[in-house]
Amino acid sequence: MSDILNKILAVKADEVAAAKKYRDLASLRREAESIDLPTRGFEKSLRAKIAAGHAGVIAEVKKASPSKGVLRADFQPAQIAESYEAGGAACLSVLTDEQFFQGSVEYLRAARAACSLPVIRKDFMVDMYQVYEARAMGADAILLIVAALDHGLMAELEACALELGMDVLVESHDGDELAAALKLQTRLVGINNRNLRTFETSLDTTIGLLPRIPADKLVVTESGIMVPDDVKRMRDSDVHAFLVGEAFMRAPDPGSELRRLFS
Ligand SMILES: O=C(O)c1ccccc1NCC(=O)[C@H](O)[C@H](O)COP(=O)(O)O
Repeated sequence: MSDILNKILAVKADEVAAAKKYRDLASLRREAESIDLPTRGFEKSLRAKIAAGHAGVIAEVKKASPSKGVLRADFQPAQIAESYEAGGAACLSVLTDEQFFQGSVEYLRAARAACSLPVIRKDFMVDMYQVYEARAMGADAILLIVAALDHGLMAELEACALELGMDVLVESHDGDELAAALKLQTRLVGINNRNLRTFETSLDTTIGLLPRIPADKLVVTESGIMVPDDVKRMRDSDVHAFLVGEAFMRAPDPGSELRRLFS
């Protein structure tokens, strides 16, 4: 496991322990199960775009990252969400981690309220508590990172998310992680092109793992999609779902950049 992931996971364990002291799981669970914000169908929205001949773009709302620092100083999540919807995004990804990505639960709430797109809570899930938090804040999907979880816990978190009506995107970086990801029920399989040790991105990561992924799974290529040629290379390899952050966050109008990159 990479140093940065270790650091993030240690902070997450502390955050969850602190949150549990403030509010117990039973009360959070009741809120998550009764929230008046029905899930919007994250996988369904991606598949609908792709079936219509478009790319299925998960457009990320990300102020900063460990690898690049601040990406967007004037950060207005609601405006960004509106812009992404107008630009043709299938879904949103909103970073809720505060310490490493300068994200916030409030950013997720604001972005989701400003559009009709399904939203994934982008964070580092290590405990069931965070899955209930995700639904209670209105998330339509969660991310599970194979490098961060043993199989038993990952399957439990997935079962909890599915029971709450959310979809699950499972993320892997290499062949061993992919083998573990494919044991889950979810059909949304993310391949992260970013090496979490060196922060280098290589689209070869996605291309290299493709032959191992069964046809019923929907492959989402994540990170390092920056120029139209990157999109073309993926689409030529029959990859039609994308998770993109930096390229959009650095553009004056993120939705226009989405349209430009994927036209
Ligand atoms: O983005 C980072 O620096 C990073 C560092 C450590 C763990 C995860 C990280 N990124 C999370 C992501 O998955 C990306 O935000 C997402 O794939 C979009 O990537 P990009 O288009 O390259 O911004």
